[in-house]
Amino acid sequence: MIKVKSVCKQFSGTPVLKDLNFSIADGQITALLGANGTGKTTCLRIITGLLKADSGHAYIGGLEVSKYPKEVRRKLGVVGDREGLYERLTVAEYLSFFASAQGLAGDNLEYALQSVREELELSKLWNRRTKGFSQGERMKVSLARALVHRPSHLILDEPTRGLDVLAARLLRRTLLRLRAEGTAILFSSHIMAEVVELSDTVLIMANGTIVDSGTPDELNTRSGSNNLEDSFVKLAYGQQVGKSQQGEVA
Ligand SMILES: Nc1ncnc2c1ncn2[C@@H]1O[C@H](COP(=O)(O)OP(=O)(O)OP(=O)(O)O)[C@@H](O)[C@H]1O
Repeated sequence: MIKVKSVCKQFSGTPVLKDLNFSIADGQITALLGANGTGKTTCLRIITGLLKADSGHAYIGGLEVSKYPKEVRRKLGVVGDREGLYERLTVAEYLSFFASAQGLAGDNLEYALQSVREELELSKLWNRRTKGFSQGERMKVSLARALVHRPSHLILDEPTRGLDVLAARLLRRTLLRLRAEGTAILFSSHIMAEVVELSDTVLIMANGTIVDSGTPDELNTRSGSNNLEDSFVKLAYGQQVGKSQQGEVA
């Protein structure tokens, strides 16, 4: 389970997250939606332990992230907003480094590397240094790094950005397989078709908090819309968007 409890965060006196609360069950995919600058990345960075909340707590598999960083890292795969590849290493070396840091060794390490190489179709990139990789190639390697130690929880910040059609499809297929294996998955996205295809639950964020949540169908019913984009605009932007812009997508 991924849980966020009463999390608040401000930057230079400006509140970004204001008493954020939600939880995600194992074997579920949850999408986090919100306008640009709402605080999605900030929220994901707090859950992954990269950023400290001013107050409140995040939990991964029942462990408080700030208290058990090492244990949480073992349970967690992260595709962040910055790829952070080591450009002098080949993909194989880079993934081997991360998998070893997660405690894999010997046959287990070899098996983990081969599995991720096959699943994410990385053969052609495997022995290349990551320097000069395209954005899509970098994203694929980041995803492989997130998955190589078979984490039970996965956090992805806009994971399909830069991916071509086939790579995005491969990613979606991988996420659905991981869900079937019981992985708890939280991802942010601005692509509504992807959110509808993947998500069991959608969290809509606005003004630093979750303003609504539910299945895409539940949100559509509650907002009186017949598609998630319209529901999102109504629920997330509310009064802030003029009637003409709401009408554009109505
Ligand atoms: N380190 C920081 N210092 C100061 N302000 C920050 C910092 N990180 C984020 N912010 C601000 O906090 C707000 C939320 O940013 P965040 O990146 O979490 O939004 P987001 O919902 O992920 O946006 P997008 O959809 O554009 O990726 C923004 O106004 C951003 O400028």
